[in-house]
Amino acid sequence: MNMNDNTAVADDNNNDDDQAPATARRRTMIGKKDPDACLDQLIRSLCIPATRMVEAADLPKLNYLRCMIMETLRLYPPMPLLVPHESTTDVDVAGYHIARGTMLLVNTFAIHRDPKVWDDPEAFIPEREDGIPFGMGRRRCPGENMAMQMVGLTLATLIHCFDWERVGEELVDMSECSGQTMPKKLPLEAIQHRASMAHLLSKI
Ligand code: HEM
Repeated sequence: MNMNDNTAVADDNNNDDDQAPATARRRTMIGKKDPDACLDQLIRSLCIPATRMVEAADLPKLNYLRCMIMETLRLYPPMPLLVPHESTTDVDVAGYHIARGTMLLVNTFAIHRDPKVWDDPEAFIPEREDGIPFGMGRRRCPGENMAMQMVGLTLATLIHCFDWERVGEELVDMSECSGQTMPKKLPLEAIQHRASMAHLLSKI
């Protein structure tokens, strides 16, 4: 699969994006649908002052950040088949007979891109409903809250402290390679330090 859509971010609050090619490159697209609007909204939503780092207490207020993470997890679920489950009894589901003791894999990757479930499923639209990247029911991931805190804090901090820029003109390659957690085939590059945050970063 090659989505050929793009990830991430950043802005320096200048409004000269339409002019310099270098600035245009900074505005790396998110997804195929209205990427600039997604970016602008994310950056605007992170109204943390440059005098301090992002803190865990900020996260409940950063709703759009959460939407961005959940939409990323919909398109790229780290556990695309969840973990194997086993039926404890004979059961009929959607016309299929499942015998007791059958190993069951839930293909969330396919569910998350099913056009019968999602409008324009390949498009990155943070405003849409969440997928099921943490599973469902009794065996749902117990680390979900911790994971959302860690990912949220890390992503918000990266956006807050650094300017992001693509290395070249090519779009970010979102192909995955084999592995249980669907790792990216090519690493994502690269960071340019935002000078205004240097005094805070040097204290860490
Ligand atoms: C973005 C991060 C994470 C994702 C996407 C994720 C996703 C999942 C998924 C899909 C499952 C299987 C659910 C099912 O089969 O129904 C699972 C299980 C589990 N996860 Fe996570 N997880 C994440 C982070 C974490 C963290 C941070 C912890 C612990 C601190 C954790 C602990 C567990 C455990 C213990 C299970 C097994 C639960 C069981 O079998 O009853 N996960 N996770």
